[in-house]
Amino acid sequence: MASSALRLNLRRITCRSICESNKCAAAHHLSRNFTASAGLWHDRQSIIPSQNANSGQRRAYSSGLKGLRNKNKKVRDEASQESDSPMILGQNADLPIRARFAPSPTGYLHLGSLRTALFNKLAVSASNGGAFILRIEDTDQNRLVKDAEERLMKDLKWAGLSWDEGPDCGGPYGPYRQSERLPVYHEHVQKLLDHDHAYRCFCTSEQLESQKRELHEAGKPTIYPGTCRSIDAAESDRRAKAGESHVVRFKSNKFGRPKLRDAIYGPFQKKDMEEDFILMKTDGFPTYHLANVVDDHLMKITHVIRGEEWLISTPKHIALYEAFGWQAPIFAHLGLLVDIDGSKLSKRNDSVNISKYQKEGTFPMALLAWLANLGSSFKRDVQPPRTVADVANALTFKFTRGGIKLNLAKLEHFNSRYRDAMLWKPIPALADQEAKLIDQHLTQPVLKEIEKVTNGDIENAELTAREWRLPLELVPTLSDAEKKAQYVYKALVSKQGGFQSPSQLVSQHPYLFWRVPLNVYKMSLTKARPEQKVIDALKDVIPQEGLWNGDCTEVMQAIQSKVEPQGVDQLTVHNALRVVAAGGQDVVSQSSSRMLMLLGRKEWSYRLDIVIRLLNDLGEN
Ligand SMILES: Nc1ncnc2c1ncn2[C@@H]1O[C@H](COP(=O)(O)OP(=O)(O)OP(=O)(O)O)[C@@H](O)[C@H]1O
Repeated sequence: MASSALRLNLRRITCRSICESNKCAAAHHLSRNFTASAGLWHDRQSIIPSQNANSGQRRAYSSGLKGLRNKNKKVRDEASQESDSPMILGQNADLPIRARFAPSPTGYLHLGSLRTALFNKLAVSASNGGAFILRIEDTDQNRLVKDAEERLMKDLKWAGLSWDEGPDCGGPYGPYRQSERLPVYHEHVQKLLDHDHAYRCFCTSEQLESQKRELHEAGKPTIYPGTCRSIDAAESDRRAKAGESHVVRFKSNKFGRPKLRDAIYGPFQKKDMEEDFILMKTDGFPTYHLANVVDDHLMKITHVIRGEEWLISTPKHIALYEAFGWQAPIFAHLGLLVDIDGSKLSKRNDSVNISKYQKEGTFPMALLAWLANLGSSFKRDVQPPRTVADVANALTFKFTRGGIKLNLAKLEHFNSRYRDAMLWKPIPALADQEAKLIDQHLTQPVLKEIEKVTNGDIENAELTAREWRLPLELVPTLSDAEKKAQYVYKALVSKQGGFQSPSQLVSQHPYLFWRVPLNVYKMSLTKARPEQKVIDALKDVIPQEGLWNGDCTEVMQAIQSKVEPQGVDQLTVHNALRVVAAGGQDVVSQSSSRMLMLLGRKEWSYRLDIVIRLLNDLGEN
């Protein structure tokens, strides 16, 4: 039932576009029926008449609107009796969805806002065509942060969320920056004034304060009491023309207590009447409520997917849609990401800025998969997603309501799964973009770690204690940067994941990047001697160049075929090889054949010579 509801809504959208191009009368008829069956009644002909409309047209409009309101009320009452099961987004979406991410440039992108952007993108991705729109809501001029818009776009691109329409690339319904749309809002506010759905309020802040105080003292709700609601229209025009400072307020009482059916939260209605909220501020900028509704309608947004903090304001928006005679889009309010203490993640909290994850080398796709999974879930047995479309296919689109706490351990899980999936792929199959990601997020950070340790720039207690900083480093002896990068990439593949971060890889597996210091060998050999039969077998296979090809399975087979008949088991073979290559049996597990392949014949020969010499010394003492 849920998905059929969504299908109906989607059909409604298509019919709307047919109607708007006025292609056929039948389309109008269809539009009315589908709309009626899917949600609120909406009559396409009840568009607010222009200012030049004659009185007959105005009367027809007013009575049409009244009828529409009555019908809507009936449908809403019915809706509230339906079960509370939320509609499902993103499934059976056989028609285009137009969804928007609408941040305010009052700070940088954070995990919460990125997640909301992602769900908009996913809803579009899971639908057939459609568009993901970026709209900058910069109407709060006092809180603007200078480089926020630029950073928002950069961060969204870094995360892999590209948009089809936006302030930088334009689109059919631009401009996409609200500060550039002021004439549009003024025109729409004028329409509301003309139709007595709004009025100018000339109350000063001092008056508002004292009104509030009086209401409070009288034990009444402290909402705006509607002081200016009854100012005569001509008088209001005169005062505005004379330059008297004012705001424009909405006549909320004309629209009762609007109900809505949210795609995630189900039926919703506020207990109290809305106050006459502000549409236009004294500085001539619109409030969020007005700008949002006007833009969503004009930009043909089909699904408004945003944070749950806006659910409480949505009845205001429904009333505005009604006042304009417009069909409301589908609303889906997402549970908010919250901090450990339950407070909403917001721009003011630096620790959740996207730049933190960029710096830490988190893979964007892993971050997206993690965010999508917070408060929703993936279908069973899905592969680590490699694209936004993969995330959309993997997601159930069933959402938890309420605040969602960050689970950072899970991010590490997604990051390592994604990284491992990329490393398991053979090099030729790596798409360009992934190869770049590996280079940027793994190879280069590992090289940087190596450099820091080599230069003594970081105090790495473990490496220093084990004296891994000898002059015989393996990687720095490789001549050029490209060779170094290739070697590190091979080291990463040889580990096939199995590490949490570049610095952890370097500190826990130093033998991949440096030759083993003598004292490390000595300590290990004194504790436990490697099996001599394995050392002899290794000595035999080193000159056989032909075996050291490909994945070195032939080297392993040759060693095993020599020692197994002498009763040496596989574990003993591996332990002995680990001592030679890594300086100890206790190195964090590492496959011997991968170490053979990575270090190569010459390096094994070098390390084996040292071990044999030290073993001889030990034997003599
Ligand atoms: N913690 C959060 N979890 C989920 N969505 C969020 C969160 N914070 C913001 N959003 C959503 O992200 C979108 C853009 O929000 P916006 O740019 O206004 O950021 P903000 O963090 O809410 O700002 P503020 O600094 O005012 O708290 C909105 O749809 C908003 O609902």
